[in-house]
Amino acid sequence: MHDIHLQTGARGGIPIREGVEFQAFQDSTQWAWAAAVTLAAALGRALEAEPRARLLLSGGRTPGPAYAALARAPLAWDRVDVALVDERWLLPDEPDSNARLVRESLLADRAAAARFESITCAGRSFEEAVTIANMHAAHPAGVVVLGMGDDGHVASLFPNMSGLDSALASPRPYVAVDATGCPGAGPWTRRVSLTPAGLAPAHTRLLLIRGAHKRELLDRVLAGNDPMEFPVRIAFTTPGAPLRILWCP
Ligand SMILES: O=C(O)[C@H](O)[C@@H](O)[C@H](O)[C@H](O)COP(=O)(O)O
Repeated sequence: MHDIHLQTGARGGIPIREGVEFQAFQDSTQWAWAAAVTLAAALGRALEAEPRARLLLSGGRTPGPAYAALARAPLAWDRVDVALVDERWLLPDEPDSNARLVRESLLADRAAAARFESITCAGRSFEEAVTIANMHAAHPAGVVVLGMGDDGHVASLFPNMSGLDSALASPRPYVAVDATGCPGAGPWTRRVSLTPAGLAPAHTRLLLIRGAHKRELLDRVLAGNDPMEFPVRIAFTTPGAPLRILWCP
């Protein structure tokens, strides 16, 4: 594997709707490296402008290889704060927690020097976890990595979730959600999620998706604007930075 050179731009995306650029890769290796180069370049620019850069990461099965590639980037990682787009109500070392995914895939190699803010921690109540996520978000994230569930969810905002409308309209960057009855949430119904208000300040928005099903779903998602139908639409309906989507089979 090669080091990431920040000067190497992973350009070549095509505009797919206003404010949205799409790029397809042949395989997951190319896809992961393109994601890593994009993120490293965005963090590098942020670190030139500010003393600290803030990176928000999604969990799930998709982004691990991209985080592992990013971990090798020659950045001033000791000036990077890494936090989560969302978290399931699990302790950070539990296998299905997003904290564990980030720790195992990103916080190794050079990126081990980054500061990681877990949403959950032993002894912290659910309410405290939401409050702490919002306190950390007082320093808004510049770089945000989003995923898309097979049902069009993003972060922990699920279609048909009770309270989705108020989460979408919340002025707070993070909210508590109860995804009971949402199949896409699996067994983890109690969660903390980023909101559109938390996404809005980012200067870099990246959506990482894989597989034929998500490619087809993406066409349906991009054909409309209502995040109540597909919450992932907040990635491009929330005013602010353009969205870059990287896909591979
Ligand atoms: O905790 C979570 O569930 C994630 O942060 C979530 O929002 C994820 O991005 C999507 O569910 C996509 O997940 P997959 O990559 O597993 O399809």
